[in-house]
Amino acid sequence: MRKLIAGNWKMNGLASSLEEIETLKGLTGGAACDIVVCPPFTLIEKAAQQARGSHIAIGAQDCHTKTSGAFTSDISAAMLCEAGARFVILGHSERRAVYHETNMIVARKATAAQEAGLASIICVGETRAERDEGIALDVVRRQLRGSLPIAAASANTAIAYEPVWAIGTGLVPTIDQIDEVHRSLRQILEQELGQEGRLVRILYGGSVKSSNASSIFDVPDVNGALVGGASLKASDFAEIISAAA
Ligand SMILES: O=C[C@H](O)COP(=O)(O)O
Repeated sequence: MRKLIAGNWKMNGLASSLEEIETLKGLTGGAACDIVVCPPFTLIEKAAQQARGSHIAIGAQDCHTKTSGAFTSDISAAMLCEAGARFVILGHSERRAVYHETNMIVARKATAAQEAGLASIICVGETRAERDEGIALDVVRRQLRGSLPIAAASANTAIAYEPVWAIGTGLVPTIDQIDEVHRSLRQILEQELGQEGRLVRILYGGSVKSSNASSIFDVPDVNGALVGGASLKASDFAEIISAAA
């Protein structure tokens, strides 16, 4: 399966950061994997113009469940699409925790994204306390089941397993732990989507760096990565991409 490597810039980046996309284009031409950069909303249109005609796609970090309406400050999937986005990250733990996004809201956002023509990267992941309690698999399985859009398919949906305790901490689960969770998520995808569930890409996210990327990508059901901090600098991100390719 062709790997998907997505960079989540989170709330980082001004217009000057677009140089990183230019550099990334040069460093990753011909890479045998799909590459997505998700800058903040304010940079999507410019980033999409810059990436036009290249192998890099642009994504967003969230969208609303509705197409339009009185939702001050929110942005719809159709708006993102018009601005040039092709992907959207949904249900990131930083949003689930702070904005109380439930699985149902994530599923509705993913359905809205799908209707607008965007592919979703749906995040799931347990907290440290949930892992210590021995319920990590139950948590991520429940999140996945509840967060899938109507008519989920490999063309419009990818999943990112991001243990909350591994995000931005430098801590990474063991290879066996990643393997166990990804196999379990694959099972759920097959139960929910049948044959199509085998083709949905499952990314790993949480402190991915060039030094650990290869061993993570060697896990059979790891089909890519969702990278935060290490995606901000083109040279660091390109090393991760080259480990995947
Ligand atoms: O969306 C990306 C993840 O939250 C991972 O962030 P990180 O690579 O900085 O740990």
